[in-house]
Amino acid sequence: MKRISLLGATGSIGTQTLDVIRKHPQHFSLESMSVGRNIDLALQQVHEFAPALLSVQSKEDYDKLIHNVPQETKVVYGTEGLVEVATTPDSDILVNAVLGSVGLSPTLAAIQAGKTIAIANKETLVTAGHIVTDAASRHNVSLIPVDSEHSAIFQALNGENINEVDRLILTASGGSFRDRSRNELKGVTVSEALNHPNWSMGAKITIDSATMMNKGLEVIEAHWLFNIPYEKIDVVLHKESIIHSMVEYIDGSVIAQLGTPDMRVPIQYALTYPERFDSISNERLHLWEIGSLHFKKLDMDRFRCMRFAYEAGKAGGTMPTVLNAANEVAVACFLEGRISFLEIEHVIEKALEEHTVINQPTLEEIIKVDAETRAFIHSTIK
Ligand SMILES: NC(=O)C1=CN([C@@H]2O[C@H](COP(=O)(O)OP(=O)(O)OC[C@H]3O[C@@H](n4cnc5c(N)ncnc54)[C@H](OP(=O)(O)O)[C@@H]3O)[C@@H](O)[C@H]2O)C=CC1
Ligand SMILES: CC(=O)[C@@H](O)[C@H](O)COP(=O)(O)O
Ligand SMILES: [Mn+2]
Repeated sequence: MKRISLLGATGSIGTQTLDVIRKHPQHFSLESMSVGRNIDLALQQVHEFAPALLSVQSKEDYDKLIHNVPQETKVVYGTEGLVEVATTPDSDILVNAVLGSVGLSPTLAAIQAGKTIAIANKETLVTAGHIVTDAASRHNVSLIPVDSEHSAIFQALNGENINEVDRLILTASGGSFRDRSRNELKGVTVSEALNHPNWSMGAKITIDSATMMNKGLEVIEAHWLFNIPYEKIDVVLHKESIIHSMVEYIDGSVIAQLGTPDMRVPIQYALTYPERFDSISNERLHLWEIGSLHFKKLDMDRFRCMRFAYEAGKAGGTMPTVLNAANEVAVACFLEGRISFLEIEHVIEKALEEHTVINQPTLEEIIKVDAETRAFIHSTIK
Protein backbone atom coordinates (compact mmCIF):
# COMPACT_ATOMS: atom_id res chain seq x y z
CA MET A 1 0.00 0.00 0.00
CA LYS A 2 1.40 3.39 -1.03
CA ARG A 3 0.15 6.37 0.97
CA ILE A 4 -0.23 9.47 -1.17
CA SER A 5 -0.18 13.20 -0.48
CA LEU A 6 -1.75 15.23 -3.27
CA LEU A 7 -1.29 18.94 -3.96
CA GLY A 8 -3.95 20.33 -6.31
CA ALA A 9 -6.59 17.62 -5.80
CA THR A 10 -9.37 19.60 -7.49
CA GLY A 11 -7.46 20.23 -10.73
CA SER A 12 -7.13 18.30 -13.95
CA ILE A 13 -4.12 16.25 -12.81
CA GLY A 14 -5.44 16.10 -9.23
CA THR A 15 -8.81 14.58 -10.17
CA GLN A 16 -7.11 12.12 -12.54
CA THR A 17 -4.76 11.11 -9.72
CA LEU A 18 -7.83 10.39 -7.62
CA ASP A 19 -9.17 8.26 -10.52
CA VAL A 20 -5.99 6.19 -10.31
CA ILE A 21 -6.29 5.84 -6.53
CA ARG A 22 -9.97 4.88 -6.93
CA LYS A 23 -9.03 2.21 -9.50
CA HIS A 24 -6.45 0.56 -7.20
CA PRO A 25 -7.76 0.83 -3.61
CA GLN A 26 -5.70 -2.18 -2.58
CA HIS A 27 -2.49 -0.36 -3.62
CA PHE A 28 -3.10 3.33 -2.90
CA SER A 29 -4.63 5.46 -0.18
CA LEU A 30 -4.97 9.24 0.07
CA GLU A 31 -3.27 10.50 3.20
CA SER A 32 -3.51 14.25 2.65
CA MET A 33 -4.61 16.72 -0.02
CA SER A 34 -4.68 20.39 -0.89
CA VAL A 35 -7.12 22.40 -2.95
CA GLY A 36 -7.34 26.03 -3.99
CA ARG A 37 -10.79 27.58 -4.06
CA ASN A 38 -13.03 24.73 -5.22
CA ILE A 39 -14.45 23.95 -1.81
CA ASP A 40 -17.52 22.05 -3.04
CA LEU A 41 -15.43 19.51 -4.90
CA ALA A 42 -12.96 19.36 -2.00
CA LEU A 43 -15.77 18.36 0.34
CA GLN A 44 -16.91 15.55 -1.95
CA GLN A 45 -13.32 14.31 -2.23
CA VAL A 46 -12.82 14.39 1.52
CA HIS A 47 -15.98 12.38 2.08
CA GLU A 48 -14.93 9.81 -0.52
CA PHE A 49 -11.23 9.41 0.30
CA ALA A 50 -11.14 10.34 4.03
CA PRO A 51 -7.68 11.95 4.06
CA ALA A 52 -6.26 12.83 7.49
CA LEU A 53 -5.33 16.33 6.30
CA LEU A 54 -6.90 18.91 3.98
CA SER A 55 -5.37 22.25 3.05
CA VAL A 56 -7.37 25.08 1.47
CA GLN A 57 -6.02 28.27 -0.03
CA SER A 58 -7.62 30.92 2.18
CA LYS A 59 -8.49 31.49 5.83
CA GLU A 60 -11.99 32.44 4.70
CA ASP A 61 -12.55 29.00 3.15
CA TYR A 62 -10.95 27.36 6.17
CA ASP A 63 -13.55 29.08 8.38
CA LYS A 64 -16.37 27.93 6.09
CA LEU A 65 -15.16 24.36 5.90
CA ILE A 66 -13.98 23.56 9.34
CA HIS A 67 -17.41 22.47 10.60
CA ASN A 68 -18.33 20.52 7.46
CA VAL A 69 -15.50 18.03 7.25
CA PRO A 70 -15.43 14.78 9.23
CA GLN A 71 -13.64 15.04 12.59
CA GLU A 72 -10.88 12.70 11.40
CA THR A 73 -9.76 15.27 8.80
CA LYS A 74 -7.62 18.11 10.06
CA VAL A 75 -8.00 21.34 8.05
CA VAL A 76 -5.21 23.84 7.45
CA TYR A 77 -4.71 26.69 4.97
CA GLY A 78 -2.31 28.90 3.00
CA THR A 79 1.29 28.20 2.04
CA GLU A 80 1.90 26.59 5.44
CA GLY A 81 -1.00 24.28 4.66
CA LEU A 82 0.60 23.24 1.35
CA VAL A 83 3.84 22.54 3.20
CA GLU A 84 2.02 20.49 5.84
CA VAL A 85 0.38 18.37 3.13
CA ALA A 86 3.69 17.94 1.29
CA THR A 87 5.46 16.73 4.42
CA THR A 88 2.70 14.53 5.89
CA PRO A 89 4.71 12.11 8.06
CA ASP A 90 2.64 9.04 7.12
CA SER A 91 2.78 9.49 3.36
CA ASP A 92 5.17 7.68 1.00
CA ILE A 93 4.88 9.85 -2.09
CA LEU A 94 3.83 13.39 -2.92
CA VAL A 95 1.97 14.10 -6.15
CA ASN A 96 2.62 17.76 -6.89
CA ALA A 97 -0.24 18.83 -9.17
CA VAL A 98 -0.70 22.35 -7.90
CA LEU A 99 -0.59 25.15 -10.45
CA GLY A 100 2.21 27.67 -10.62
CA SER A 101 5.35 28.59 -8.70
CA VAL A 102 3.34 28.41 -5.46
CA GLY A 103 4.44 24.76 -5.71
CA LEU A 104 8.07 25.64 -4.96
CA SER A 105 8.06 25.84 -1.16
CA PRO A 106 6.04 22.61 -0.59
CA THR A 107 8.35 20.85 -3.07
CA LEU A 108 11.44 21.94 -1.17
CA ALA A 109 9.83 20.99 2.14
CA ALA A 110 8.92 17.54 0.78
CA ILE A 111 12.50 17.04 -0.41
CA GLN A 112 13.83 17.96 3.02
CA ALA A 113 11.39 15.46 4.53
CA GLY A 114 12.78 12.78 2.17
CA LYS A 115 9.55 12.24 0.20
CA THR A 116 9.56 10.77 -3.28
CA ILE A 117 7.86 13.32 -5.55
CA ALA A 118 5.72 12.61 -8.60
CA ILE A 119 6.05 16.02 -10.21
CA ALA A 120 3.45 17.44 -12.58
CA ASN A 121 3.92 21.06 -11.50
CA LYS A 122 6.38 22.30 -14.13
CA GLU A 123 6.51 25.95 -12.97
CA THR A 124 8.44 24.89 -9.87
CA LEU A 125 11.23 23.32 -11.92
CA VAL A 126 11.31 26.24 -14.33
CA THR A 127 11.48 28.92 -11.66
CA ALA A 128 14.12 27.29 -9.45
CA GLY A 129 15.43 24.19 -11.24
CA HIS A 130 18.94 24.30 -9.79
CA ILE A 131 17.68 24.70 -6.22
CA VAL A 132 15.13 21.89 -6.51
CA THR A 133 17.46 19.42 -8.25
CA ASP A 134 20.42 20.20 -5.93
CA ALA A 135 18.21 19.66 -2.89
CA ALA A 136 16.81 16.43 -4.34
CA SER A 137 20.25 15.02 -4.98
CA ARG A 138 21.53 16.07 -1.52
CA HIS A 139 18.55 14.39 0.17
CA ASN A 140 18.61 11.41 -2.21
CA VAL A 141 15.03 12.11 -3.24
CA SER A 142 13.60 10.93 -6.57
CA LEU A 143 11.66 13.34 -8.77
CA ILE A 144 9.48 11.14 -10.96
CA PRO A 145 8.03 12.99 -13.95
CA VAL A 146 4.27 13.09 -14.53
CA ASP A 147 4.21 15.48 -17.50
CA SER A 148 3.53 13.23 -20.53
CA GLU A 149 6.68 14.21 -22.45
CA HIS A 150 8.96 13.74 -19.46
CA SER A 151 7.32 10.47 -18.49
CA ALA A 152 7.97 9.34 -22.09
CA ILE A 153 11.63 10.35 -21.87
CA PHE A 154 11.94 8.76 -18.41
CA GLN A 155 10.60 5.51 -19.88
CA ALA A 156 12.82 5.76 -22.98
CA LEU A 157 15.86 6.21 -20.70
CA ASN A 158 14.99 3.18 -18.58
CA GLY A 159 18.01 0.86 -18.35
CA GLU A 160 20.09 3.07 -20.67
CA ASN A 161 23.30 4.97 -20.06
CA ILE A 162 22.61 8.73 -19.87
CA ASN A 163 26.09 9.38 -21.30
CA GLU A 164 25.03 7.65 -24.52
CA VAL A 165 22.12 10.03 -25.11
CA ASP A 166 22.58 12.24 -28.16
CA ARG A 167 19.38 14.31 -27.82
CA LEU A 168 15.97 14.47 -26.28
CA ILE A 169 13.14 15.11 -28.75
CA LEU A 170 9.97 16.57 -27.23
CA THR A 171 6.81 16.40 -29.29
CA ALA A 172 4.43 19.36 -29.45
CA SER A 173 0.85 19.26 -30.68
CA GLY A 174 0.98 22.95 -31.66
CA GLY A 175 -2.03 23.72 -29.47
CA SER A 176 -5.37 25.27 -30.37
CA PHE A 177 -3.99 27.55 -33.09
CA ARG A 178 -1.49 25.21 -34.68
CA ASP A 179 -2.93 25.70 -38.20
CA ARG A 180 -3.13 29.50 -38.01
CA SER A 181 -0.53 32.02 -39.16
CA ARG A 182 0.56 34.84 -36.83
CA ASN A 183 -1.77 37.19 -38.67
CA GLU A 184 -4.67 34.91 -37.91
CA LEU A 185 -3.92 35.11 -34.18
CA LYS A 186 -5.18 38.70 -33.97
CA GLY A 187 -8.48 38.83 -32.12
CA VAL A 188 -8.68 35.15 -31.16
CA THR A 189 -10.95 34.56 -28.19
CA VAL A 190 -10.36 32.90 -24.84
CA SER A 191 -12.75 30.09 -25.64
CA GLU A 192 -10.99 29.40 -28.96
CA ALA A 193 -7.67 29.31 -27.15
CA LEU A 194 -9.07 26.90 -24.54
CA ASN A 195 -10.03 24.40 -27.22
CA HIS A 196 -6.99 22.10 -27.24
CA PRO A 197 -7.10 19.57 -30.10
CA ASN A 198 -5.96 16.51 -28.11
CA TRP A 199 -5.86 17.02 -24.35
CA SER A 200 -8.39 18.08 -21.76
CA MET A 201 -6.37 20.10 -19.21
CA GLY A 202 -6.56 23.03 -16.82
CA ALA A 203 -7.03 26.50 -18.32
CA LYS A 204 -3.51 27.83 -17.76
CA ILE A 205 -1.66 24.93 -19.40
CA THR A 206 -4.13 24.95 -22.30
CA ILE A 207 -3.28 28.59 -23.01
CA ASP A 208 0.42 27.72 -22.60
CA SER A 209 -0.03 25.05 -25.27
CA ALA A 210 -1.61 27.60 -27.60
CA THR A 211 1.27 30.08 -27.18
CA MET A 212 3.74 27.14 -27.18
CA MET A 213 5.08 28.40 -23.85
CA ASN A 214 4.07 24.98 -22.52
CA LYS A 215 6.71 23.36 -24.71
CA GLY A 216 9.20 26.05 -23.72
CA LEU A 217 8.58 25.32 -20.03
CA GLU A 218 8.92 21.62 -20.84
CA VAL A 219 12.33 22.16 -22.48
CA ILE A 220 13.54 23.81 -19.26
CA GLU A 221 11.85 21.09 -17.16
CA ALA A 222 13.64 18.42 -19.26
CA HIS A 223 16.98 20.18 -18.82
CA TRP A 224 16.65 19.96 -15.04
CA LEU A 225 15.03 16.54 -14.73
CA PHE A 226 17.49 14.75 -17.02
CA ASN A 227 20.53 17.01 -16.66
CA ILE A 228 20.84 17.50 -20.43
CA PRO A 229 22.17 20.74 -22.01
CA TYR A 230 19.72 22.87 -24.02
CA GLU A 231 21.69 22.26 -27.21
CA LYS A 232 20.66 18.62 -26.97
CA ILE A 233 16.94 19.21 -26.46
CA ASP A 234 14.81 19.51 -29.60
CA VAL A 235 11.12 20.02 -30.21
CA VAL A 236 9.19 18.59 -33.16
CA LEU A 237 5.60 19.38 -34.08
CA HIS A 238 3.47 16.24 -33.97
CA LYS A 239 -0.17 17.14 -34.21
CA GLU A 240 -1.65 13.79 -33.10
CA SER A 241 0.03 13.67 -29.60
CA ILE A 242 0.53 9.91 -29.96
CA ILE A 243 4.31 9.86 -29.66
CA HIS A 244 4.78 11.54 -26.30
CA SER A 245 8.53 12.14 -26.76
CA MET A 246 11.73 10.39 -27.80
CA VAL A 247 15.37 9.87 -26.93
CA GLU A 248 17.98 9.63 -29.64
CA TYR A 249 21.15 7.73 -28.71
CA ILE A 250 24.67 8.18 -30.07
CA ASP A 251 24.30 5.13 -32.35
CA GLY A 252 21.32 6.78 -34.10
CA SER A 253 18.69 4.62 -32.40
CA VAL A 254 15.59 6.56 -31.36
CA ILE A 255 13.43 5.20 -28.54
CA ALA A 256 9.93 6.65 -28.30
CA GLN A 257 7.00 6.13 -25.96
CA LEU A 258 3.53 6.09 -27.52
CA GLY A 259 -0.01 5.94 -26.25
CA THR A 260 -3.43 7.53 -26.53
CA PRO A 261 -3.47 11.02 -24.96
CA ASP A 262 -4.53 10.08 -21.43
CA MET A 263 -2.73 11.65 -18.47
CA ARG A 264 -3.87 8.87 -16.17
CA VAL A 265 -1.23 6.64 -17.78
CA PRO A 266 1.84 8.74 -16.82
CA ILE A 267 0.24 9.61 -13.45
CA GLN A 268 -0.21 5.92 -12.65
CA TYR A 269 3.28 5.05 -13.89
CA ALA A 270 4.79 7.68 -11.58
CA LEU A 271 2.93 6.07 -8.68
CA THR A 272 3.77 2.45 -9.55
CA TYR A 273 7.32 2.92 -10.91
CA PRO A 274 9.26 0.68 -11.46
CA GLU A 275 6.23 -1.61 -11.73
CA ARG A 276 3.28 -1.28 -14.08
CA PHE A 277 -0.34 -1.90 -13.12
CA ASP A 278 -3.39 -2.61 -15.24
CA SER A 279 -4.52 0.40 -17.21
CA ILE A 280 -7.26 2.55 -15.78
CA SER A 281 -8.75 2.89 -19.26
CA ASN A 282 -9.91 0.21 -21.68
CA GLU A 283 -8.90 2.39 -24.59
CA ARG A 284 -5.81 1.05 -26.36
CA LEU A 285 -3.69 2.55 -29.10
CA HIS A 286 -4.81 1.17 -32.48
CA LEU A 287 -2.36 2.66 -34.96
CA TRP A 288 -4.34 1.33 -37.91
CA GLU A 289 -7.25 3.52 -36.80
CA ILE A 290 -5.02 6.60 -36.70
CA GLY A 291 -3.52 5.73 -40.09
CA SER A 292 -0.69 8.25 -40.24
CA LEU A 293 1.34 10.37 -37.85
CA HIS A 294 2.61 13.79 -38.88
CA PHE A 295 5.80 15.69 -38.01
CA LYS A 296 6.89 19.24 -38.81
CA LYS A 297 9.91 21.37 -38.03
CA LEU A 298 9.25 23.98 -35.40
CA ASP A 299 9.22 27.61 -36.58
CA MET A 300 10.45 29.84 -33.73
CA ASP A 301 9.21 32.98 -35.49
CA ARG A 302 5.68 31.58 -35.52
CA PHE A 303 5.92 30.34 -31.93
CA ARG A 304 7.94 33.11 -30.31
CA CYS A 305 7.49 31.80 -26.76
CA MET A 306 9.63 28.81 -27.73
CA ARG A 307 12.47 31.17 -28.58
CA PHE A 308 12.02 33.07 -25.29
CA ALA A 309 12.17 29.81 -23.34
CA TYR A 310 15.34 28.54 -25.03
CA GLU A 311 16.99 31.94 -24.54
CA ALA A 312 15.91 32.20 -20.91
CA GLY A 313 17.00 28.62 -20.20
CA LYS A 314 20.41 29.17 -21.77
CA ALA A 315 20.87 32.52 -19.96
CA GLY A 316 20.13 30.61 -16.75
CA GLY A 317 20.14 32.14 -13.26
CA THR A 318 16.98 34.17 -12.66
CA MET A 319 15.98 34.42 -16.36
CA PRO A 320 13.69 31.34 -16.27
CA THR A 321 12.15 32.74 -13.06
CA VAL A 322 11.21 35.89 -14.98
CA LEU A 323 9.93 33.86 -17.92
CA ASN A 324 7.70 31.80 -15.66
CA ALA A 325 6.36 34.62 -13.47
CA ALA A 326 5.67 36.87 -16.47
CA ASN A 327 3.88 34.03 -18.21
CA GLU A 328 1.77 33.13 -15.17
CA VAL A 329 0.50 36.70 -14.82
CA ALA A 330 0.08 37.29 -18.56
CA VAL A 331 -1.96 34.11 -19.01
CA ALA A 332 -4.15 34.95 -16.01
CA CYS A 333 -4.78 38.41 -17.51
CA PHE A 334 -5.64 36.89 -20.90
CA LEU A 335 -8.08 34.49 -19.23
CA GLU A 336 -9.68 37.47 -17.46
CA GLY A 337 -10.07 39.21 -20.84
CA ARG A 338 -7.67 42.01 -19.88
CA ILE A 339 -5.12 41.46 -22.67
CA SER A 340 -5.21 39.91 -26.13
CA PHE A 341 -3.65 36.59 -27.03
CA LEU A 342 -0.67 38.18 -28.81
CA GLU A 343 -0.07 40.55 -25.89
CA ILE A 344 0.86 37.53 -23.77
CA GLU A 345 4.14 37.09 -25.61
CA HIS A 346 4.64 40.83 -25.93
CA VAL A 347 4.60 41.46 -22.16
CA ILE A 348 6.78 38.41 -21.48
CA GLU A 349 9.34 39.70 -23.96
CA LYS A 350 9.36 43.09 -22.21
CA ALA A 351 9.93 41.48 -18.81
CA LEU A 352 12.82 39.41 -20.15
CA GLU A 353 14.41 42.46 -21.81
CA GLU A 354 14.15 44.52 -18.61
CA HIS A 355 15.75 41.90 -16.39
CA THR A 356 19.42 41.73 -15.44
CA VAL A 357 20.18 38.13 -14.71
CA ILE A 358 21.40 37.02 -11.28
CA ASN A 359 23.59 33.93 -11.61
CA GLN A 360 23.22 31.04 -9.16
CA PRO A 361 20.42 32.86 -7.32
CA THR A 362 19.49 31.93 -3.77
CA LEU A 363 15.94 30.94 -2.91
CA GLU A 364 15.36 34.43 -1.47
CA GLU A 365 16.56 36.03 -4.70
CA ILE A 366 14.25 33.82 -6.73
CA ILE A 367 11.27 34.70 -4.57
CA LYS A 368 12.14 38.40 -4.88
CA VAL A 369 12.56 38.27 -8.69
CA ASP A 370 9.30 36.31 -9.02
CA ALA A 371 7.42 39.00 -7.05
CA GLU A 372 9.10 41.89 -8.91
CA THR A 373 8.28 40.34 -12.28
CA ARG A 374 4.63 39.88 -11.34
CA ALA A 375 4.47 43.54 -10.26
CA PHE A 376 6.18 44.62 -13.50
CA ILE A 377 3.67 42.75 -15.68
CA HIS A 378 0.72 44.14 -13.70
CA SER A 379 2.05 47.68 -14.10
CA THR A 380 2.70 47.14 -17.84
CA ILE A 381 -0.82 45.84 -18.38
CA LYS A 382 -2.47 48.59 -16.34
N1 LIG B 1 -3.53 19.07 -16.94
C1 LIG B 1 -2.61 18.33 -17.55
O1 LIG B 1 -2.93 17.43 -18.34
C2 LIG B 1 -1.17 18.58 -17.27
C3 LIG B 1 -0.75 19.48 -16.31
N2 LIG B 1 0.58 19.64 -16.03
C4 LIG B 1 1.00 20.58 -15.02
O2 LIG B 1 0.37 20.23 -13.78
C5 LIG B 1 0.06 21.40 -13.02
C6 LIG B 1 -1.44 21.43 -12.74
O3 LIG B 1 -2.12 21.55 -13.96
P1 LIG B 1 -3.70 21.35 -14.08
O4 LIG B 1 -4.11 20.18 -13.26
O5 LIG B 1 -3.99 21.37 -15.52
O6 LIG B 1 -4.22 22.68 -13.43
P2 LIG B 1 -5.68 23.03 -12.86
O7 LIG B 1 -5.87 24.48 -13.00
O8 LIG B 1 -6.69 22.11 -13.45
O9 LIG B 1 -5.56 22.65 -11.31
C7 LIG B 1 -4.69 23.36 -10.46
C8 LIG B 1 -4.85 22.90 -9.04
O10 LIG B 1 -4.07 23.73 -8.21
C9 LIG B 1 -4.94 24.43 -7.26
N3 LIG B 1 -4.41 25.77 -7.08
C10 LIG B 1 -4.29 26.73 -8.03
N4 LIG B 1 -3.72 27.83 -7.51
C11 LIG B 1 -3.51 27.56 -6.20
C12 LIG B 1 -2.94 28.31 -5.12
N5 LIG B 1 -2.51 29.56 -5.29
N6 LIG B 1 -2.87 27.72 -3.90
C13 LIG B 1 -3.30 26.45 -3.72
N7 LIG B 1 -3.83 25.70 -4.71
C14 LIG B 1 -3.93 26.25 -5.92
C15 LIG B 1 -6.32 24.39 -7.89
O11 LIG B 1 -7.31 24.54 -6.90
P3 LIG B 1 -8.84 24.97 -7.17
O12 LIG B 1 -9.21 24.44 -8.50
O13 LIG B 1 -9.55 24.30 -6.01
O14 LIG B 1 -8.88 26.45 -7.07
C16 LIG B 1 -6.29 23.00 -8.50
O15 LIG B 1 -6.47 22.02 -7.51
C17 LIG B 1 0.55 22.58 -13.86
O16 LIG B 1 1.85 22.91 -13.48
C18 LIG B 1 0.56 22.02 -15.28
O17 LIG B 1 1.47 22.68 -16.13
C19 LIG B 1 1.54 18.91 -16.67
C20 LIG B 1 1.19 18.02 -17.64
C21 LIG B 1 -0.17 17.79 -18.04
C1 LIG C 1 -0.62 16.38 -21.39
C2 LIG C 1 0.62 17.13 -21.37
O1 LIG C 1 1.66 16.65 -20.97
C3 LIG C 1 0.60 18.52 -21.84
O2 LIG C 1 1.74 19.24 -21.42
C4 LIG C 1 0.56 18.43 -23.33
O3 LIG C 1 1.82 18.05 -23.74
C5 LIG C 1 0.12 19.67 -23.96
O4 LIG C 1 0.27 19.52 -25.32
P1 LIG C 1 1.13 20.48 -26.25
O5 LIG C 1 1.89 21.43 -25.39
O6 LIG C 1 2.01 19.55 -26.99
O7 LIG C 1 0.08 21.13 -27.05
MN1 LIG D 1 3.31 18.00 -21.33
